[in-house]
Amino acid sequence: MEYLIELKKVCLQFDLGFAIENLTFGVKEKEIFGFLGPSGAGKTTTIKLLTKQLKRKSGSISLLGKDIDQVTRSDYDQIGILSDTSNLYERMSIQDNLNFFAGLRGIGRGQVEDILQRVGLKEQRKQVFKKCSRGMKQRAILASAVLHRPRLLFLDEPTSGLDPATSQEIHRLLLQLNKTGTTIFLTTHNMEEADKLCHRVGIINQGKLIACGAPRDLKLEFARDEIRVMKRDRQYITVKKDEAGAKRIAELIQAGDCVTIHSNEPNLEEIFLQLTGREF
Ligand SMILES: Nc1ncnc2c1ncn2[C@@H]1O[C@H](COP(=O)(O)OP(=O)(O)OP(=O)(O)O)[C@@H](O)[C@H]1O
Repeated sequence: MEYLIELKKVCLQFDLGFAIENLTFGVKEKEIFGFLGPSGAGKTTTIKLLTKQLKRKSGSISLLGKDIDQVTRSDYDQIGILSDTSNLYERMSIQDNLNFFAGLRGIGRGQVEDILQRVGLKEQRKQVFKKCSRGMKQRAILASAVLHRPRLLFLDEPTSGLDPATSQEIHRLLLQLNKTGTTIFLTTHNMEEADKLCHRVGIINQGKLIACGAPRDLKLEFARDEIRVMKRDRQYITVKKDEAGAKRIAELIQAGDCVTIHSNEPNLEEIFLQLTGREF
């Protein structure tokens, strides 16, 4: 199967006017796919379409190689979802919460032990969820989402509001999960996160996909026709990638006045701004 998720010309319209228009893209098995866009672009709506919390008006969606309308409850056992609302019980400990969800899914206690170890909560497993720090809560929620070792994991803003160290910890866990075969679809505002984690990204704005590809390919596609040179006095000059630019660089090298040379590629945030003129 080439795609684990595939959308073709998917449309949806809310009463108040927002619309998803002709959304077409695919997510390959074992990749980390980042779905990026500003607030209100349609990221959560897309996750809801993919997890059957909303129904499209037209177009087709396939999930795990099946038309989404044919996907059954047992197919959903292959899927994990981490959203902005946690389903963990505030007054129960992390371990009791995980044991409870393991029981519902018929998963053995051994797997709970394993996941507590993997998310780094073994020592704190007896802590009541309500009293956990934000980072601990997020790790516990992630643990509950992957307890059943899903083949496909949906994450809506997995590091939103977390400090850099905890975000890095979550990134490490996601990379580890992906390494062991989990396909990950995540939404984020954070371009650096996407660049670091994702094999490919899709950028959505006002309900429309405006770019899709590997971060490196997008950067090359939107690369400026420029080279940046640092001179001995630590000042930068920018030259075009043309004959005149090459001549200028050669002169600087000959004069011993060229310290560094870099092609001037945009980062993902700059690409987004170039495409839409909007801030994240
Ligand atoms: N059930 C609904 N009924 C009507 N409008 C909705 C509904 N759900 C979402 N919207 C609107 O659809 C648009 C897209 O919302 P969505 O939550 O998908 O954005 P998002 O990209 O996830 O934003 P954020 O990054 O802020 O979470 C917004 O304008 C939102 O107000």
